[in-house]
Amino acid sequence: MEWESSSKAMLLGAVTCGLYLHYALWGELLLIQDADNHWIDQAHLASQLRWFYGFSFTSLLLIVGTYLVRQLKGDLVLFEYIASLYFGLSLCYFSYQVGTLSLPVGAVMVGAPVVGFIFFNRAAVMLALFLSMLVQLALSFGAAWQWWPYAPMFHNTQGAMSSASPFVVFHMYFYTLPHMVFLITASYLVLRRWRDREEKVRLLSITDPLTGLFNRRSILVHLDQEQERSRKKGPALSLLMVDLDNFKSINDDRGHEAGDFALIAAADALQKSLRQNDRVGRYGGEEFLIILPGTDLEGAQTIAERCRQQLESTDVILAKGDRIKLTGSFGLVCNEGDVRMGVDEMLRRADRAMYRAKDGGRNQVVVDHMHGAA
Ligand SMILES: Nc1nc2c(ncn2[C@@H]2O[C@H](COP(=O)(O)OP(=O)(O)OP(=O)(O)O)[C@@H](O)[C@H]2O)c(=O)[nH]1
Repeated sequence: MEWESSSKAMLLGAVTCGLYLHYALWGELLLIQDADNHWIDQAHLASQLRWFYGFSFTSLLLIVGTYLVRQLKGDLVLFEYIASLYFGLSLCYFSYQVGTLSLPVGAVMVGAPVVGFIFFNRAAVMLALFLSMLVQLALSFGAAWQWWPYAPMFHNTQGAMSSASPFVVFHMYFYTLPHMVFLITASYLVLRRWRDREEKVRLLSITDPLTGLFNRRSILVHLDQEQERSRKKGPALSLLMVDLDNFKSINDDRGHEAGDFALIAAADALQKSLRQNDRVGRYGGEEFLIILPGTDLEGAQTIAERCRQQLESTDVILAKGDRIKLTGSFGLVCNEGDVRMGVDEMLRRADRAMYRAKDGGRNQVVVDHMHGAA
């Protein structure tokens, strides 16, 4: 996440504050509504409420302090250390109150480090986790050896835990709820962002940035795949190599920007003339490669002619109404019937046919002579 350390620390401070307010509200309600509750130690709960409010208040101080120090010293990774340690250690207090081996403690011990490692400085999370675990172990074993009570918030803890009383079950889920909401929401948002980003990176890696067509690498990958499919008497496969005519003069006369504009227009024109399963990519500067899967020579000639005409009829209109006329030379090769070439051979022949189109006066489609046509 690209947030500043201070912003992350303030977010964690707000989460800790919200948690302790949630617990304080729970305590207040219990004290008001259920004066004779035999599961909870009412006097103990009343005495602990000030701690719940105290932790909420300290969390607010942490937020304000982080904000003020940021104004003076700028962003510091130290903020993340302080916020993570505060979060981990302050929750140890609550875990002691409700039982270190309870459901909410388990949820925090597993969920918080996972989300923490995604959002926060890893060393800060590691340190907070390590120290909190030590405290948790000490609290658990201390209670086991009866140095201090286990879950002092509850009366008759043994009975409550062993019979899973509705009171305890309800309250364990009540404590766990805010953690689950936060941890699951945070994981969901982060994972969704990762997936979006991954998709963007994937698209960038296969797309030519200027024209938005497949780039050279990805159009060649498609060609490999289609050639593999068409091998061994599979469906026919046609390949078109297109080179824009006299492109250098566009750059020389109107400038490189106009040239770029013309390339985009040419890419659009070619794409417009193709079918859904056809693929067009930018092979080089002003050179394009068109893959026509499942297309025999006759069909490919029709499509090539359509592309040529579409290109010819494309007017690139520049600022001030200046116009550029586009044409292209097309080399066509087809794998069909007994003719089954490898990718390199197809590319070589398409390129040669394209040069013959140039030599023949440009703005035309030439079929590789293996097919007996010129
Ligand atoms: N504006 C712009 N020009 C490019 C780009 N890539 C290649 N070019 C230009 O395309 C031109 C290609 O010129 P040549 O290979 O000499 O061919 P041509 O002028 O098209 O002539 P023929 O191919 O023989 O019809 C060069 O001037 C390159 O600089 C690009 O991304 N943007």
